[in-house]
Amino acid sequence: MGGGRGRGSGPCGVCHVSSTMTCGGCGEMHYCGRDHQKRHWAQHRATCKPFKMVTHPDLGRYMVTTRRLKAGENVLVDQPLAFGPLPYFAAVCLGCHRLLPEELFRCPGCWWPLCSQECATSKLHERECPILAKDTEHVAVPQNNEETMRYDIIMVLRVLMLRESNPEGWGVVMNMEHHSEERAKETKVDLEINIHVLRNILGLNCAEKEVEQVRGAIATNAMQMTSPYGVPLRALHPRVHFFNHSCTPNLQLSFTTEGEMYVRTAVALEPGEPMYVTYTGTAMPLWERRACLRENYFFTCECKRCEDPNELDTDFSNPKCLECGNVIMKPHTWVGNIKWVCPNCKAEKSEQRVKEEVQTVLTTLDMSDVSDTSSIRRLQYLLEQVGQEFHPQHFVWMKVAQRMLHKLMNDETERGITLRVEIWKKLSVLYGKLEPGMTRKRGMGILEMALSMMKWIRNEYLQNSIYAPALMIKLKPVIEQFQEAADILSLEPAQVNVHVLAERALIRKQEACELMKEMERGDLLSRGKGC
Ligand SMILES: C[S@@+](CC[C@H](N)C(=O)[O-])C[C@H]1O[C@@H](n2cnc3c(N)ncnc32)[C@H](O)[C@@H]1O
Repeated sequence: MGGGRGRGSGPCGVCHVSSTMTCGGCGEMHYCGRDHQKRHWAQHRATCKPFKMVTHPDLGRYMVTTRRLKAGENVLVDQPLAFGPLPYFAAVCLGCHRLLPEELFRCPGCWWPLCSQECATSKLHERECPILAKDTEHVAVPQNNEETMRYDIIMVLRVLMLRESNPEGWGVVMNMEHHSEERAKETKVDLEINIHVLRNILGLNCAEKEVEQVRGAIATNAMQMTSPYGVPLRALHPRVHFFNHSCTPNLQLSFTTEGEMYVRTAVALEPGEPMYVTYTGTAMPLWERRACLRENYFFTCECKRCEDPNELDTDFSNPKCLECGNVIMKPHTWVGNIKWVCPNCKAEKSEQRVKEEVQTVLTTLDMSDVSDTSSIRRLQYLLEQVGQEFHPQHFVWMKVAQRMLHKLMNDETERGITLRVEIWKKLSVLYGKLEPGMTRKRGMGILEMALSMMKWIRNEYLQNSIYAPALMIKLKPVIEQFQEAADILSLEPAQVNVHVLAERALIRKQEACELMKEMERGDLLSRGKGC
């Protein structure tokens, strides 16, 4: 709770006397003194958040901070109103959301595929089962375990059921941005199928407009989460949907497998700063982010990354000029398409052309999976080539580098370890630019970089190929990196898988410290220990 001197004065939350002291949690509520603050806490705690909603004619409603926030501060825990399968997906259990085998168990009540009888009576499926059971001829039920659009209906149904089970939550959904008007201009086949199934087959009492609005609200506001079995799901939350988008988010979201969403700051924020999440992820090139935001969310992003022709010093989506060799072309954007212009010779490249160039490399990448050793060599060649054809932090480079790391995962040869070190060093710098601050991506990048470096140092030490003091100079930053990774990853909620990586980072740090001591002692006898 705590208290502080806020900006200006306001009426005390208890006695309404004009006061300058504010609640340390939100920085908004005023108090005349500690006594009244303590007395008010039981009432205030439910609304005490370090941010508030503001509105803007172009941006709609969005959240800004109400006080200074440190990087890594928890600002919100949001419970889902509803969650369910993605609209187009392979057979997944409606009780526990696990992927189902070819031989499907059918719910005795509604005939939808489930994993077992246990899930037929699970909390999640139990309520929707009698409604789905009205489809007595199984018209809308998935027929086998292949991908199907039939899952589209489930999330819509679960949200419509809030009308009875959670009227307050239903009110929240009805108040969400849905872009129905814009969506109405596009193909309506899926919507029409939804309406037909819900009203005519399941006999649900809902207006066409209501279904349209619910679908629009899901498409505009649902976040992707993962089931306990690793299946991607979409979830609607009552408060987190008010955060607007930036391609360089300043918030980090973490989901539990039950859909509980934890929101924390990635970087320090000043009072009044807008708070952003990312709707697209940060690893898409400019043209893909633009298209995704335009087609699904109906806006053109003007964040600092999109507005910066260098994309925050990465040239992540920029091609090189064929005429001038090494000169990077810069985007000149207008509504619809992007064209790139060479700052030197003014040559131009269309969006279509840039996409084709990129696609050529990505196709080669897809084909490089033939046999392991040869594909590593081919990937290495491709990585070098891409490094010449594109900026070293271009997204194509990132894709090839990630594939290469995947291939090298179990490669313990000297060449494999050295390559991993080189790639992780570059990749973790890139991750730090795409998602700066205390972000999971950056934390994991730092951890991987430190792990590969540690392995390399230990190898060199065991082989006696490099003078120990030189290795000690290299080991010192690795120890710091393990600590930094642990500091970042320990911010993940305990229920989230990556949280355990924080402990692993600390164990590795301990091992690195021991190796350092061993080197200091010049203790040759203990060199056999593995890391
Ligand atoms: C999940 S909602 C966010 C809350 C929304 N602003 C509201 O008023 O309910 C997503 C919608 O917000 C708007 N939006 C989000 N981020 C934006 C941004 N960076 N610039 C412009 N509009 C944005 C778009 O209309 C988008 O479809």
